[in-house]
Amino acid sequence: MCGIVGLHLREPSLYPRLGELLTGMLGEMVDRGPDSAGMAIYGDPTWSPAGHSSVSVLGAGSDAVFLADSLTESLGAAVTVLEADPTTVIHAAVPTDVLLAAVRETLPAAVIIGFGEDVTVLKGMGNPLELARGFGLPSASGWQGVAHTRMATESAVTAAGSHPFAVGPDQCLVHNGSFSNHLTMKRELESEGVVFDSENDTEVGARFVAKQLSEGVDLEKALRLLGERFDGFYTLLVSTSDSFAVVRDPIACKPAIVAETDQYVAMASEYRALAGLPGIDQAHIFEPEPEEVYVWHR
Ligand SMILES: NC(=O)CC[C@H](N)C(=O)O
Repeated sequence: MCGIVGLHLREPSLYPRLGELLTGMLGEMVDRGPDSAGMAIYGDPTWSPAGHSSVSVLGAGSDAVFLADSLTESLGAAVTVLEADPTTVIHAAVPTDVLLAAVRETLPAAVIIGFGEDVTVLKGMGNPLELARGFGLPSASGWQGVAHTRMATESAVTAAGSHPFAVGPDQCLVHNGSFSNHLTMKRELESEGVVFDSENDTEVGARFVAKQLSEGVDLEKALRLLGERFDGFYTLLVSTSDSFAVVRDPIACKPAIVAETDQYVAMASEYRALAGLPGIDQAHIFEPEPEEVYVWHR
């Protein structure tokens, strides 16, 4: 199991409803992964203020005011810290790599679960809908969002093991399935210098895609290369600062459904997560074909 939902909005008048719509979609997928969940929101003015970079961490382990003060001092720029237990979100008007380096130095034991200029990633344990409400997802706005409910197959049920795996700037990958050769792929990536945070198979896929993108490969090609190198089962939803992509393995036994209108592209593991979206009766609805890479751009 595992439940995936994602919403890529084309119509700006829907941006204020992103969180409300995504929460409704996520609520339908709770039974596919009731113990932990995560979400990524693109363009929310509180979570990702314009002109700021954002870094999300688990295990910050220090008081928000103290953390903001120490980071402000080490960066020489004002830092804001938002607590969304167990996730901590850190903002500053500096380039993302500068903020990331300062967070790594100040919080060496924390796990970085997302970073970028436009995305905020929130993960935790417990009932996905309660988590989403606790994070304030229903009132989030923005142009794109992804959420995932996890039924673990490859690593322990922990906040860090939940999806999304957001390991490149403004990137986010969620997965339903399991990669059967993930240890081989992990060893190969490690030999090329890639560093991992978890034992999770999905992280290996996310690190592979992030590496391709960092080397200038486009998202469609990166997902084709993933299909050539990774064995096992997968429906993947991958988002970036300007794209939203879906791909399934050659057997495509993990469910996926897409609804497309002039106003949005929505994807979910099952139709019931899409049924409450505005204009769904007029949407073009289809099941993604095996091995075909679908990419929509902003
Ligand atoms: N049930 C699933 O789809 C699990 C996804 C992934 N293999 C994980 O364990 O996180």
